[in-house]
Amino acid sequence: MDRNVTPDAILQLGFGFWGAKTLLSAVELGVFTALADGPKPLPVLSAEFGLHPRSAVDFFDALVALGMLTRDDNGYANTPATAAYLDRNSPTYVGGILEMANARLYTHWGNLTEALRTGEPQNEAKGGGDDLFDALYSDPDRLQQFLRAMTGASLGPAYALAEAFPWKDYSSFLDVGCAQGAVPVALAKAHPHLTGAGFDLPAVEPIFTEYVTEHGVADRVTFAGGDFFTDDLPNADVVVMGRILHDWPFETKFELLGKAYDALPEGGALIVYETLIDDDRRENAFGLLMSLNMLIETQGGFDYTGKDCSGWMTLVGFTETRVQHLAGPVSMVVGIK
Ligand SMILES: C[S@@+](CC[C@H](N)C(=O)[O-])C[C@H]1O[C@@H](n2cnc3c(N)ncnc32)[C@H](O)[C@@H]1O
Repeated sequence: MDRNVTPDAILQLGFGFWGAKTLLSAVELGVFTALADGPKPLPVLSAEFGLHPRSAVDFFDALVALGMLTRDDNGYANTPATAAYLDRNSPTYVGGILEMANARLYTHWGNLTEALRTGEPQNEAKGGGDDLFDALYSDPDRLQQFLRAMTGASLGPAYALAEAFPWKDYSSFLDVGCAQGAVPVALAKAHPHLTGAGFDLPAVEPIFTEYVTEHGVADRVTFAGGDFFTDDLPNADVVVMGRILHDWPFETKFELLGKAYDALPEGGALIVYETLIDDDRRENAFGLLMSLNMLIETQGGFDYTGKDCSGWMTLVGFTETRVQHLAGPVSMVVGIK
């Protein structure tokens, strides 16, 4: 046997859930928020979170070994990344998506094999025939958690999008399925000449308005409540659809692209951002796993490649399309009408 061929990578991947759950529990407990003002020793942290003496030292040391905390004579401390992104009071907090992963997805993914066999969602909608949003939005706490989760996942792409597109050539935008408003806020903050709106189901309005107001851009960013299946989209120079199309089957994706096209003037742009799968479908593992997440979460949703999306845009009538990386595993497809 070739000694250079080891099972290490296999075992590391197979036990990846140990590390993932350790991080998710740390976010749930608020470990990184508790360390925002500086290091704390083990007894202080253990008491603060009510941890059993059997668990505490292994838990915090595991977080050190996983690169999520540091440890020295003063105790445990955040790394620069966990300080910026996992302290709940940081404006760049991305933990909302991990809170949702912990509270919902971690359990739902336990039924992946069933989803692979049946093609049926394994979340709150399991067996009920509801779509994801009916299931989520029937409970106000879940709604709040989901919308905050979207902000966690969208902040990086939102700020990248504010830089990666020639916004100076346009004056208005519409973010379709805007959730809490991460993209509208990032665009309005970076480009004072822009006005825009977030379009989403009416139940989202109070959470959107609070977020936009908190960020000081409520004078230029409004909320348009509606249902993108029954209502036309308001007109704008640029329409953004971030992680919308992957929620739906092919026919619905196509219908939504058509609605975006209709909302634009000649020369207007549609920006679709998503964890786009690479065209060869062998590299962007996160994009492919996101598509499996759509299997768990939706009735018929799936992720797709930049080439797929460009092709659909062309069929709908867009004359020019391009694919561009935004942040992490997220890229955008731009179509010009
Ligand atoms: C996966 S989230 C994406 C949120 C955000 N664009 C992002 O990238 O983080 C999908 C969004 O679509 C909205 N949505 C779902 N069904 C809708 C409908 N029928 N009409 C309008 N918005 C809808 C949801 O409320 C949610 O905010």
